[in-house]
Amino acid sequence: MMWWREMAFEHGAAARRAHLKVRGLSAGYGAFPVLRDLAFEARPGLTVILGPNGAGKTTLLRALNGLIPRKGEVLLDGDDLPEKTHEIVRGGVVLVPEGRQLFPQLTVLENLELGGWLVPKSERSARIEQVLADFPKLRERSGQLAGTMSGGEQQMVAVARAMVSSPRLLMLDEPSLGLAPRMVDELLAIARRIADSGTTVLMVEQNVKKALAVADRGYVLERGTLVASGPAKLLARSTVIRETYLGAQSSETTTAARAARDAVRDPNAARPEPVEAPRQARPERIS
Ligand SMILES: Nc1ncnc2c1ncn2[C@@H]1O[C@H](COP(=O)(O)OP(=O)(O)OP(=O)(O)O)[C@@H](O)[C@H]1O
Repeated sequence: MMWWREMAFEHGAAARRAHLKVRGLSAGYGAFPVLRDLAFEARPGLTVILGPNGAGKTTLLRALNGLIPRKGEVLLDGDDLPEKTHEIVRGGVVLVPEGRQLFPQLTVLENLELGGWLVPKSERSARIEQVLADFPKLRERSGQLAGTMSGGEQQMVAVARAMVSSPRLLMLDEPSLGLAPRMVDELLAIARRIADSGTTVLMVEQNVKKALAVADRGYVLERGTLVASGPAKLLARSTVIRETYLGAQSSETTTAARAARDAVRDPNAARPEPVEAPRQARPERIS
């Protein structure tokens, strides 16, 4: 049995099953707009945002985390998500950024302690103890300097650090980036276990096939716009995913034509403004 299969994550999980609803979200950098009028949800479980380089996936998570200004409605369990990062974190929304951003000269344990900065002191050591129980490999390595760990181990520390605050919504920005295939599988399995244990997970990934294999739902973001969405299993079989991201062939010529024909919808979704394929043709296929 692999160590991550033993993770429990059983700590008041039911209370954290959060539901994020986003409508009309726009964000960018100064005068440079990146995201335009996005509508999507992250329901309890694991939602993945897919898309090519530069589509705006990281920008989306940064906007939700208050790192850049945003316009539009962002509701977490029906309440407006605050705009300032520390208030967002206090509200139970935590981002594990691309590149992990650990403190390499601090030990694993010290890095985990930093994840508890908003946890009341009285609860902090219990939270860290729980996380070490959930990530037994990190308990073995708790005294090791984070900077001396492998990329995959560092990514685990980053995820574990986020879990110290017991988030309701965990946002992961490309957790598999730069990892060997076996580590990719482990990290994605960890994301799945966290979602199964009650923390809603919103994950950005470029590893389309593997991400859809562990996710419940997925969205495809291209050039700042959502072009398809649906249950992960259906999305994995959709033309837009198979041809644009998994290399299958088609006689259709544009991504827009495929997306319009093949946008995947969840018939059970309660979306007042469903995500749809774009109505206007876009100039070229994204390779
Ligand atoms: N700090 C910034 N200032 C200005 N423009 C930025 C900044 N960060 C990103 N961008 C631009 O925003 C667009 C979206 O970038 P973003 O990093 O969100 O894409 P992504 O989908 O996450 O891509 P990747 O998979 O390569 O990380 C790109 O055109 C990028 O050049």
